[in-house]
Amino acid sequence: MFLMEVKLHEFEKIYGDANKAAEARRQFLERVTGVKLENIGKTTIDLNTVVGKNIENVIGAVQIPVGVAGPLLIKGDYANGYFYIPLATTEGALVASVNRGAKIITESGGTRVKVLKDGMTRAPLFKLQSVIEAIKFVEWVYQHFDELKKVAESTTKHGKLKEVQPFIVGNYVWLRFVFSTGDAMGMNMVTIATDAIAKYISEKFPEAKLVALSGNMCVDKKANAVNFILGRGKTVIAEALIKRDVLEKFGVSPEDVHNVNVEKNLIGSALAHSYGFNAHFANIIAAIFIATGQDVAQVVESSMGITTTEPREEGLYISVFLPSLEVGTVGGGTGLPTQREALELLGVAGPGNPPGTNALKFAEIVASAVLAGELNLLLALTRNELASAHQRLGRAKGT
Ligand SMILES: CC(C)(COP(=O)([O-])OP(=O)([O-])OC[C@H]1O[C@@H](n2cnc3c(N)ncnc32)[C@H](O)[C@@H]1OP(=O)([O-])[O-])[C@@H](O)C(=O)NCCC(=O)NCCSC(=O)C[C@@](C)(O)CC(=O)[O-]
Ligand SMILES: NC(=O)C1=CN([C@@H]2O[C@H](COP(=O)(O)OP(=O)(O)OC[C@H]3O[C@@H](n4cnc5c(N)ncnc54)[C@H](OP(=O)(O)O)[C@@H]3O)[C@@H](O)[C@H]2O)C=CC1
Repeated sequence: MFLMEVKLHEFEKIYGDANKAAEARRQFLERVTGVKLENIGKTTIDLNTVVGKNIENVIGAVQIPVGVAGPLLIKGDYANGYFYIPLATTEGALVASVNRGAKIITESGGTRVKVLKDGMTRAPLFKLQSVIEAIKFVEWVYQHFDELKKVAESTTKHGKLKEVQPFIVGNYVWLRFVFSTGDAMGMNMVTIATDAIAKYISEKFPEAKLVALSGNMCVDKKANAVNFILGRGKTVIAEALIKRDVLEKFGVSPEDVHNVNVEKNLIGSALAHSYGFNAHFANIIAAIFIATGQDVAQVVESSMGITTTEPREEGLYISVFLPSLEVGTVGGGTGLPTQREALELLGVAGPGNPPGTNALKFAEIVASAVLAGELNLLLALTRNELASAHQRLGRAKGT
């Protein structure tokens, strides 16, 4: 144990500069642990821009290699054209995998993609005396929805309260508030807005006692069924029709790939009771999230989803359904220098015009990239090349 008179989190106050504070923290850690921190301190980030916004007790940054997959032809309502997808990962063969999927989709005419729903949620939990009171409370909430909306929207320019989804268990009530959040992923925005609602409720309906501003029905950062069914963030579907002759170049038919999808992704996932009937949505979601400054913990629910396939005379119909894709192009880590460049590469950095359109375009691109990765892994499994690819591209050499 090392005791200090000055607390590490007070260094910014002492040095008046976050870069100097980080250097002093590194020196302190080097002294007390004997570990040299010569790489963590090397970063393009001016730490003054992240303290008070993205991080506390900052000592530097870690770096993760970024590759690109593409061009990927996307035909969405917002994303239209050829895209190079930035993927930050340390899993060898992943970028190659998405790259081959992008090539096959592009050769087959591209992806079509639609955002079906858009809404970020926060669900505070209230306790009442009985189920009778709980029902009265929910009725009151419906009757006063316009007031609650006004209170919530007084805290934000871009956030709009769209809906409330109540759930009652015994004498407990969860109010799952759904907001549109423009180009922001929106978690901070809707938490602040929901806090204002909770304070208003405590004045106007004091019988409802707030247990927790997040009652775990939101659901943030946990695999769950409610987001799967009701949606959270963007609910997106991307689809493509892969030409039979394009697949045949790889020695497989649409029927072969379809069978693997049904037997692995559907039956295998059913047996495992997975919250995803897919092969590796999380691979692509995590790599894009890291590259573009998304909240990486939200990979949990953002990568839930289903892959469907159907062999047709012309080829293989394939789609991915992502019910809870939580993405933004402003806020969070999206303004960091390298992350912003990655968003610029996709033409979605910062606010859209009109607001919200950049985040929708980004969601379409992410879903299309997931489709590319999913198609390719199914193809690779059909050809039994998973192990050999990872042997060649993803194995530590001589360590
Ligand atoms: C690796 C490949 C694509 C090789 O596949 P290949 O057919 O031997 O490669 P190729 O040299 O014939 O090239 C074909 C195309 O692949 C791409 N490609 C090929 N090599 C590269 C490279 N170095 N860098 C970038 N792109 C590459 C590229 O698009 C190229 O076309 P070209 O541009 O040359 O006209 C293939 O074997 C493959 O996809 N294997 C599967 C790998 C994979 O999908 N890994 C993902 C991670 S798996 C995982 O983490 C999840 C899992 C599996 O556990 C989940 C589960 O349980 O299902
Ligand atoms: N607080 C919490 O409980 C949680 C927070 N987080 C963290 O929250 C952060 C993400 O929250 P988020 O609210 O997205 O981001 P930020 O809190 O970083 O800020 C987004 C803000 O940007 C402003 N803004 C400017 N232009 C636009 C535009 N075109 N569209 C939308 N907003 C715009 C909005 O201001 P205005 O509101 O005035 O319109 C909005 O509140 C991440 O860092 C994440 O890790 C994650 C989980 C939980």
